[in-house]
Amino acid sequence: MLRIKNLHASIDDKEILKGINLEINPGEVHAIMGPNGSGKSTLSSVIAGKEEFDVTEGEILFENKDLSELDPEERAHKGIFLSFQYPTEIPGVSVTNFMRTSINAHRKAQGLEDMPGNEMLKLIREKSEMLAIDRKFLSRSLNEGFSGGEKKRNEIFQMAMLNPKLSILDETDSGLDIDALKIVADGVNKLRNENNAVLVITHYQRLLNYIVPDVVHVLVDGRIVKTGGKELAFELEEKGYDWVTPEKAV
Ligand SMILES: Nc1ncnc2c1ncn2[C@@H]1O[C@H](COP(=O)(O)OP(=O)(O)OP(=O)(O)O)[C@@H](O)[C@H]1O
Repeated sequence: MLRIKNLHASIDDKEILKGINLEINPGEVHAIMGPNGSGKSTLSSVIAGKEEFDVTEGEILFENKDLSELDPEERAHKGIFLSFQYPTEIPGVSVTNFMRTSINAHRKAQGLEDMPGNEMLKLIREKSEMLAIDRKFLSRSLNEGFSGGEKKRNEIFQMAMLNPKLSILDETDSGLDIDALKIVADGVNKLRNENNAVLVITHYQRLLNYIVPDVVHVLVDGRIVKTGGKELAFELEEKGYDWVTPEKAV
């Protein structure tokens, strides 16, 4: 589904990603862990197509198509979902209305008419029940005064409604308590299936107690220095990152 080959990316002429290779297949959950500043969020931004980063070498293929010419919106329409570490507040726009607009924008990009109101309501009801989201929450203004846990609930609700092929969840530095981590994890576990894939970016091994990844990658200084199974996350929790850092592991 996603194939990244020798990806190099820079911001203001500073190279952040220094040759990333990564392959994610349908049905898989991958986790990326790594110390502060290693490039985790940069990688998710570059996959999503954020324009502040320059891809200087390599390529990103999604379903065998090169993404380089596509802007973030076009990538979203192709089925790439990126959660936001710091989501924007939109006063006056409810969670439901925001979802309605997003879904219809995706449909329009595919040449489809707006989703009929009754179908939309049915979808909202189905997904909110699945994720135990109450009606009051759906009528609140998007992200306005949301707690960390509510932001996560909203993020997972968006993922459920949009049904992306690839979800990139950036949980770096989000200061989540255990309940918020569980919201993310329960949602991901309910939504994962053999046709979609998830890339979770995190510092915390404990998130991976709830979302069990198939593959764990360690990113250090813009490179994937180690890849393994879920046990690698436990090893990192126990030993830190020095032992996988080439110049420190002596
Ligand atoms: N907009 C930007 N302008 C300048 N430098 C940036 C920008 N975004 C990221 N960087 C730099 O890129 C490097 C990697 O940052 P990135 O946020 O990708 O790391 P991270 O692994 O996600 O870190 P953390 O775990 O602390 O969130 C850092 O040195 C950071 O300062």
